[in-house]
Amino acid sequence: MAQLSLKKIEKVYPNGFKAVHGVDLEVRDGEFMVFVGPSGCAKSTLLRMIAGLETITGGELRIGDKLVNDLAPKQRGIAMVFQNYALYPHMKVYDNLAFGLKLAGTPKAEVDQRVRHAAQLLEMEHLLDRYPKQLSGGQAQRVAVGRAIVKKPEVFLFDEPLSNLDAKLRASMRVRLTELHRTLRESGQPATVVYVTHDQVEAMTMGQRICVLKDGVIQQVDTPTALYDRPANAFVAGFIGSPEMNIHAAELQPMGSGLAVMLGGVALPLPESKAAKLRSRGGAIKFGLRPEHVSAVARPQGDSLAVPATVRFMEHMGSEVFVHFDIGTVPLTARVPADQLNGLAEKMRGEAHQFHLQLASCHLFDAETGTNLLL
Ligand SMILES: Nc1ncnc2c1ncn2[C@@H]1O[C@H](COP(=O)(O)OP(=O)(O)OP(=O)(O)O)[C@@H](O)[C@H]1O
Repeated sequence: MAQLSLKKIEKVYPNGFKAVHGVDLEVRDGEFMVFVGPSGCAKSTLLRMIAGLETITGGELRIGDKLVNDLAPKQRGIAMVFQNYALYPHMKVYDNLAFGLKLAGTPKAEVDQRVRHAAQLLEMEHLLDRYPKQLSGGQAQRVAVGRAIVKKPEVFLFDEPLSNLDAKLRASMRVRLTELHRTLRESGQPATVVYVTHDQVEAMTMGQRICVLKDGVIQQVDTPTALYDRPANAFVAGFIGSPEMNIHAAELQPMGSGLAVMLGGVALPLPESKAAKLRSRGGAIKFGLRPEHVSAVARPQGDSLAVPATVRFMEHMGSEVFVHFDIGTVPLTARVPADQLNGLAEKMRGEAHQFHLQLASCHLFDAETGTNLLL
């Protein structure tokens, strides 16, 4: 069993700075968990505490059933893959993979079997005779992953392993690592993975669950879809999704028997289902709407609200266009299929136009705490 259990984990650095504030988290046996958050949110500190590279100043860390707070890295049954690969330059790939096992006194035949198995899993049998300097960045990263696999660890820890690769290679390594996790499970060697990244695309595409961190505090732990559709607060809502959710200060006001959001001088009547959740609430809030819930044409379902808008500029992405426009004084972004703009694009720039908001998909957050008021 290789579940990870973090109970009230804290980190106070020797200079007195508290980087991690009582983190509670369970990573399930065989789960692919991603830690994501902006620079400085303490994702590396947490990972390094799990690895045993950083002392734990409060709380309890268990791997399986064992309390490991004070165990050395070697005794924790973990393997870590770093951003800079950390390969031995004077050793061929085969020996880079075999080195740790040999050091641990593993019989030669077993070393050979494990090295070849890892090389096969990562499709790098043809690289075994090369030196690290003869490898591309992606190949070197595969060797670094292979070095973790041969150890047969209970838990794999990845610290931004794809950051040094170009965008195209990163995309293919994302798929490769996700497939590897599945293959290991199917071959009876299920791997519990904790993967640190600041890249929300990596988090969303690779994680079975994602732990979003900010300032050393967990904001939400959930599946990618749940994070996207039901963000716990405005921070998660803004961090997950690209282009990011439109989030703006607004006012909630009574309108007829219901409620309206006042945004940039425009009244947006809330669908009854949403207003019902807010009861008698009024006053300052934050209003959120994902760019794909704004369109350039009315929806056939007739459930969108037309608002007057002034287009500022457009980003053409190929199959879709990000249109930046203002409602009153408030800037919004729409993510529109390119064919929806047919012929309109040039005409729209700088001109008054109408955009259509799907208010049934809007989010409302507490103005101060940022908590999602509709969950
Ligand atoms: N040795 C240290 N002493 C004091 N403070 C530290 C130390 N190492 C890190 N910190 C602080 O702890 C906080 C968390 O740092 P950490 O490196 O874990 O963040 P991160 O989310 O991994 O950021 P990045 O993505 O930039 O690597 C930051 O505010 C950082 O300045």
